[in-house]
Amino acid sequence: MSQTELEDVGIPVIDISNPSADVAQQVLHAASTHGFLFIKNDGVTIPPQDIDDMFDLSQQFFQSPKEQKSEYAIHSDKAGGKNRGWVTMQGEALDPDGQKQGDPKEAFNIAPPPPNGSLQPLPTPLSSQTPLISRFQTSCHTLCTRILTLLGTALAIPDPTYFTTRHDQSLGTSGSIFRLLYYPKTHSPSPSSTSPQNETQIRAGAHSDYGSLTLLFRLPGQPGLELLSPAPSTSHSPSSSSSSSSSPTTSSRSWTPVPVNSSPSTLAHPPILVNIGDILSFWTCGLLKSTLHRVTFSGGSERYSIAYFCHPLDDARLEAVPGRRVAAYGETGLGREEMGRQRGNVGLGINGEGEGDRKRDGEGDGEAKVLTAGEHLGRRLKVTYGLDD
Ligand SMILES: O=C(O)CCC(=O)C(=O)O
Ligand SMILES: [Fe+2]
Repeated sequence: MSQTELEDVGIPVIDISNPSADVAQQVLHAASTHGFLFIKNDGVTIPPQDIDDMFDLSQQFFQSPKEQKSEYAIHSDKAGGKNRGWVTMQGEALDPDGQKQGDPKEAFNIAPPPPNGSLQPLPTPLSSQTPLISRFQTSCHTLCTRILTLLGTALAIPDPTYFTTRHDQSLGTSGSIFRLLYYPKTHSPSPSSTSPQNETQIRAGAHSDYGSLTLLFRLPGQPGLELLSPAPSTSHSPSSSSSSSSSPTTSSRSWTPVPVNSSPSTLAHPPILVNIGDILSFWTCGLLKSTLHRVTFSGGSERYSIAYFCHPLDDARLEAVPGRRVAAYGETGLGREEMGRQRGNVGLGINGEGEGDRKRDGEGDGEAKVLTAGEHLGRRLKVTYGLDD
């Protein structure tokens, strides 16, 4: 099937301005089927003007001289330490098993503003816009907190603050990260390209996100995001081997584009795309889906996106959340398989894949042990960036 023939998967756009029990169930349904949902932009929580301004700022930053950006290289002291700063082209591989080279993209990672503190050191022009950047991050976190509350309600977790206290940034440090992404126009998938014609050109390798929730902002006219549609019945599709997660082998799973604005005629502003990350999948024994996704060339012109990766506090334990919904799911065949993998510290909810996840998680043959969110993130970053111990 060619790119243009692919239908979109019908990810729902949910209006959460009235957070009723029904809305909570809608969010849970999308999170436990697609692992992706759109939230209608209410125009207030994350003002569309701020989104436009962030994209303008991001463009200015990525067009600035390479020497200026590289002074704030990822993990460097100047950039404020681990997982902060500028990622150069091919500096990160989201699918190390499936890609020969790193992703052809640049990124800049910014940690949350510390309570009563200032942002990490930033290069120009980012340094001149710290109020916008801080406000944007805080707004993203507010939206994540609302979605987490709805999920907690729908999952019937006895403590209604179970998720939100574990994401309360005033109580400790977390791996949450705000990320500007730039995919330059490098080469297009033309017949003259060195790659075989039928090989999909990848801008961000197939991966699931590491945290609890991701908010993603994209621009109209810049497609490329695709998700791997879930397996219908068994959790062991397409493969439980260590082969690349980027090549689905069964007709039941296919790469499907995720539109930027699924209803342009009725929605003035693109809705905000939300996807479930590994940690929420882990916490719910796989009931919530941390769906594999990737970015392909789709035309090859330059592309910008902005992501807010929401993570729990570093010391949050990744064990099944209390409540009848998750307990009931844990009793099903799929839930038991997922729990079995988790007890072996294997896959973190990457829709049924086994060995590959273990590699991505930076863990060989782990012992039964409850990981914390901080430990889990450390393992994933090690693999993604090819870091030493
Ligand atoms: O750029 C995009 O649209 C998605 C990027 C992504 O999935 C990620 O960075 O985790
Ligand atoms: Fe992602």
